[in-house]
Amino acid sequence: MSKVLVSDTIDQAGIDILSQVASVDVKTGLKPAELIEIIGDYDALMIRSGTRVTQEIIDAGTQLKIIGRAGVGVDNVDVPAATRRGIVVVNSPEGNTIAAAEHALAMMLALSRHIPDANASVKRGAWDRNSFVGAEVYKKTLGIVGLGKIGSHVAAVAKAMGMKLLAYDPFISTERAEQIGCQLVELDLLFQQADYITLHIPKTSETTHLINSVTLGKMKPTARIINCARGGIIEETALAAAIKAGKIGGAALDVFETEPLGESELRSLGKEVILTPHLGASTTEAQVNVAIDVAEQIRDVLLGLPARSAVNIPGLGPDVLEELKPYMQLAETLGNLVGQLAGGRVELLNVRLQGELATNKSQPLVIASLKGLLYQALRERVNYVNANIEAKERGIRVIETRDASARDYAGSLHLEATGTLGTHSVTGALLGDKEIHLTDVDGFPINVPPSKYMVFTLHRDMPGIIGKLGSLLGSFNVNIASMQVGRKIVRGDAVMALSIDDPLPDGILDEIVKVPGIRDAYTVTL
Ligand SMILES: NC(=O)c1ccc[n+]([C@@H]2O[C@H](COP(=O)([O-])OP(=O)(O)OC[C@H]3O[C@@H](n4cnc5c(N)ncnc54)[C@H](O)[C@@H]3O)[C@@H](O)[C@H]2O)c1
Ligand SMILES: O=C(O)[C@H](O)COP(=O)(O)O
Repeated sequence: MSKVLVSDTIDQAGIDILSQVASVDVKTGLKPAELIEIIGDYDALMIRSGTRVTQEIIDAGTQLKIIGRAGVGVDNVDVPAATRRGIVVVNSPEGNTIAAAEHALAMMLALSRHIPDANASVKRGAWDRNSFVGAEVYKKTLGIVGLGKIGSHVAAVAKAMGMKLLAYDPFISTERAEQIGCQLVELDLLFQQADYITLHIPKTSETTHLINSVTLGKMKPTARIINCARGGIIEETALAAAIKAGKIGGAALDVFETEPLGESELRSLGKEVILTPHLGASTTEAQVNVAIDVAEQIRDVLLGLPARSAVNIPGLGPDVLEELKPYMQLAETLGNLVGQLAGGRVELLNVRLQGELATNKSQPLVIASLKGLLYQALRERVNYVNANIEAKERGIRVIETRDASARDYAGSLHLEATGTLGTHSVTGALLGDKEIHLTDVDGFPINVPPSKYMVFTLHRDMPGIIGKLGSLLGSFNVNIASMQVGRKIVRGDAVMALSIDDPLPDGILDEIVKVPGIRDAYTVTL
């Protein structure tokens, strides 16, 4: 039975799902060295933002197949290191969107009306109504940096509260921004005009310290900043200095450069600063959502199925996956087959997506083809995650072409592999009840479902050759399950595809090519 380690607090709903397929250990608060010591026993690791999954931990996780982040941000996971090791990293892109957006809005209102400090003063026994006069958000300008899932929900609610909305997001179109009621502007203009600035961007090399002494200097002296996105987007010492000097009005922060927040000047500031301990996703609803979302993906991957929200498998989103699922196995099978026919070291794989597969959405089929191609060399070590990297490291060039006009089948896939021993090609499609069929081998039309053990011959189409091959295999006790010949012209060249019940014993291929008329023979195991 598979083993899953849960190293941060997650909702029981997730544990219940994992328990259907694995034995689950919940061990929170582990030190890095403790995690390194035990991770080698586990097939999957489930985390939130509390566990830092470093390269060292990934290297120690020799059995790891998947790291599941019950939340959005995977900046606490060394994703490139996981990718190199073929470990799938999944997250829950939407499970806590509403929770995080509502936290940002709550922070904005709490900051405007001094709610935390007013609350604390009443609880201390005071009744001070003069120190906590606030500001309304109605008709004020909110600058939203990052108009993705959370930023968009913040915009919708803020608009309903009567705020004017400016947004900066270089990856969003003006039309999309306008649909959400935002005016898309340059960052400097947003900084200059906003009364409130809320950050909803990932932490990247470009966004690190986006809010610094220079950008803070561009803001209104009354501006208030809310960061419920990621620590490190704001340079905290510069922020504290700007608030102290009255250069900006205040800040509400849920995330910090170092978490848990240690010694910090921010702690000593008054009602103009609100700090929460990374609570953006901490609602009952969001925790159930993310736990279920990620646990289901871990369960699926442990059962050998693809994950719907893998961050390190390009193009494999849930909708795309659903559509392509039946073709993924076709692509893998064809990749595996053409790699074995080509033999030797493959240098070039040409993948032609045909018919209804000739769209950009089908890109994962190229990865699946590569996975199949590399299977003979890497076995279980190759997967959708590392197939591209492994191919690059082996100097395999991949050419991807599309031919929407190929209409023999609704969608078909043609692979051609060129290697040190020559070039071979195979085509396949899904027929009937989505059954995989080989429809062409080396340019010869056939129609056979692939089987585990197969023999292919290239021969002259002439009387008696099938009988001779049958007798030869019979004399070695090889049982033929099915046989089909593909030819372009009568008595020209032809291809024979035989399904056999067991692997072809060693040395028989040499005997097969001695049969007069047979030029080449190949055996494959799929
Ligand atoms: N505090 C919490 O507990 C909590 C909870 C959930 C999410 N988050 C964080 O909130 C952030 C936003 O999450 P989301 O789900 O909305 O992500 P998202 O991917 O839907 O949106 C992010 C947006 O940022 C934009 N963007 C990227 N780089 C940018 C740049 N340099 N300048 C401006 N815009 C840029 C993208 O185009 C995208 O539209 C993430 O950092 C996430 O980790 C925090
Ligand atoms: O990226 C996220 O999903 C949030 O930062 C939530 O983090 P958490 O799961 O540790 O609350």
